[in-house]
Amino acid sequence: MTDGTPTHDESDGTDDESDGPVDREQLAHATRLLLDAIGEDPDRDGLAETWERRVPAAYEELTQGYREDERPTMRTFDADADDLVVKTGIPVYSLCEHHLLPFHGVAHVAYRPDGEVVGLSKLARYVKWASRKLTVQERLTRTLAEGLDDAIGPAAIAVELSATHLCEAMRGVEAHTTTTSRATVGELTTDERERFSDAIAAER
Ligand SMILES: Nc1nc2c(ncn2[C@@H]2O[C@H](COP(=O)(O)OP(=O)(O)OP(=O)(O)O)[C@@H](O)[C@H]2O)c(=O)[nH]1
Ligand SMILES: [Zn+2]
Repeated sequence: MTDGTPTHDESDGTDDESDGPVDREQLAHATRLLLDAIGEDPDRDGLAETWERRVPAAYEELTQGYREDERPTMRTFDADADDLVVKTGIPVYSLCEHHLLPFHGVAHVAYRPDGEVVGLSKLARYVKWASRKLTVQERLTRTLAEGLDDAIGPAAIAVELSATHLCEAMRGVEAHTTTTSRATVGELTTDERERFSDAIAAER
């Protein structure tokens, strides 16, 4: 067990990565304290495995995005392509850094290749991995655009994310709404932006 020092530093508001594994023992200890604090009995039958095993394992999975060694391999290959590639409806599950509650929805990606394209499944794999951390939607959208730009090396790329935040839906204002954010690296043409928006509209 460590002294409680965070294994990653997000003080500058960026999504810096940390390769360190999660501390399962500390996660179990923290979950036990949480259960105790809300008036539960961590030692009752139904909760023993919850703090000992299930919650630490779940948090390990849900925070994979901090760990570079879990980053999917982004295989690209030459396709002599320069026409816009649009992928819509990629599932997104992330955790809001304010309340540690999920926000979830869909990501859409459009990129103009610079000759090379990426394997289709890799876009969804990358979004899944990069979303698994504590963040806010706008920063995640930018992280996805910049990370995919690095991985694919396209002429231009845009990412749009539409999500529902459980911190808004199941507590606080109790409003089940959708928030949409977009981030671009390079510049899509007006025609490409229209094609991207049309593809997103067709997906809905
Ligand atoms: N822009 C943005 N805001 C977010 C995101 N996730 C949560 N928030 C908001 O972060 C804000 C935090 O506000 P605070 O006043 O510090 O926290 P709070 O008292 O729990 O606020 P309420 O949720 O309004 O009860 C809230 O307005 C949340 O809706 C996100 O991804 N992007
Ligand atoms: Zn929140």
